[in-house]
Amino acid sequence: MKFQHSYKTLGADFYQSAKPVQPSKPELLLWNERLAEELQIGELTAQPALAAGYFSGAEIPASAEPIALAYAGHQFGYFNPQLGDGRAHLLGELEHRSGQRLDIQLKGSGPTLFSRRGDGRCALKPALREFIMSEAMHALAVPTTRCLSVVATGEPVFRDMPQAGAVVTRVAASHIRVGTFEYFAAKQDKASLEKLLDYAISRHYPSIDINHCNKAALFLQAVIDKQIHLVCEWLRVGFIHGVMNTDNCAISGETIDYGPCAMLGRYQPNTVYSSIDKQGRYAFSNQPAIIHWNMARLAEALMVLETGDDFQTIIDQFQQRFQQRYLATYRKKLGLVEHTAQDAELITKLLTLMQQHQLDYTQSFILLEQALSGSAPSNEIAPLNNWVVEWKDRIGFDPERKKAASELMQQTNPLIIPRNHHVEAVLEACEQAQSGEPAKEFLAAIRSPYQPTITTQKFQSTDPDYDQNYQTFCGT
Ligand SMILES: Nc1ncnc2c1ncn2[C@@H]1O[C@H](COP(=O)(O)OP(=O)(O)OP(=O)(O)O)[C@@H](O)[C@H]1O
Ligand SMILES: [Mg+2]
Repeated sequence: MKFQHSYKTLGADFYQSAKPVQPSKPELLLWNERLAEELQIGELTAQPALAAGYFSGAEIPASAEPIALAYAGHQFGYFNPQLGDGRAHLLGELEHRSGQRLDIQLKGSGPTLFSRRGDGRCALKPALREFIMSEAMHALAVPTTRCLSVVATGEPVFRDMPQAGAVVTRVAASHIRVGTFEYFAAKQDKASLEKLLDYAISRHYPSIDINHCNKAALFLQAVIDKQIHLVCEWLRVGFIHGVMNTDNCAISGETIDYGPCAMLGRYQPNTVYSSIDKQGRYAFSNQPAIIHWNMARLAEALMVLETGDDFQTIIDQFQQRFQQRYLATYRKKLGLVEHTAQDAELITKLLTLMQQHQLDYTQSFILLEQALSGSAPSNEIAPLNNWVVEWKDRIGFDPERKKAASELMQQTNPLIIPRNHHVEAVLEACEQAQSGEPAKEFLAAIRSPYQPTITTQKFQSTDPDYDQNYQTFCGT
């Protein structure tokens, strides 16, 4: 295992050296064997005790140089100039077998100089949730950070009640956040901001020339396009991030921070599950508006470096670019291969009906595909019957066209998502058993979202209570 440390070359203003605390009894609960292979550390699969040591802070691998990264961020709209990794340690970067350099970070590994009032720890359930949800998102083909492992520390974490503690190891394209740019911009530290920009460009957007006089504006546009893609992917699968603060918005365009996330059940666009999101700022359907807002904060930070009208123009064009991607996403969900001027109306009509009749989001698209291929039990989507006639008409009656539409829908609409009640049941079972074993069947099912497996059906069921009393927490 050979760690590289490119982020450290940016200089001491970017991080604090920090030692993880050494847990007394590290025990490997979940290990991502496939990811370990990809990271070229597959040999650790046969050495769980060694892996538990390395990925809990009990033992620092020889080439690791743990650091906590500095960043700021807007939290629920309010700027905090000093956040940073308060409970995470970046061990360094490992090379994926594709050649990409990936960050390997322990989370829940003890306090750092950025901890403020926090204890630096993570409870077992949120650590397992991060593993399960990010694995599900990866299988769904949504850009995301991933998890290599969850290690129980054997030590309690004190929340409302004492809970089992754990360290989750996150693998990310990088940990540069919108809040990292805001951190240096707030200090008017132009030199660091430019270093960060050049680094982020070369790591994530290498097609941009770092000698270009408008590189910051080009970078902003590239980040916006990635974020638009990301949010449309969330909408495609019914993901609610829950805490889209600018410090939880990765420049790479990956989903990051699975604290209070949840999945949409019945189609209710203003769905919010996070216990602290009283105003619904991060509701399902508000995610596009919030990413726009977050991108405006990135633009402001970059304006410390470059002046000109470009930034405003780019921010103003967000809506138009978003709309194009949004339509493309729903066209795919509906198997519409070609564009027509009436698509937006057809999509809106469907979503309105789904909302009026409180239909399950994931299930509805599966049933629509079945209606197209002739196998749907018609009463389940009865409220959509009139709409279905219009939609089928739009697809056309030529069998080849219908087949192409069906295939596109099957590739776009998951058969299985990590539904909230199933995730909670799995987390509870793992906590009771102090083991990762109860998560394995569920993981196998969610790792195949587009192809049915023997376990798919078991986890397709909707919550009997329609998630009415469901709440999520920031997971600290
Ligand atoms: N238990 C804790 N101890 C110390 N700091 C914490 C703790 N929980 C959260 N923080 C810090 O509070 C800020 C916001 O927390 P948030 O819940 O968004 O992040 P996180 O889940 O810890 O980490 P990440 O965004 O890296 O996934 C971050 O600076 C984070 O490091
Ligand atoms: Mg966070």
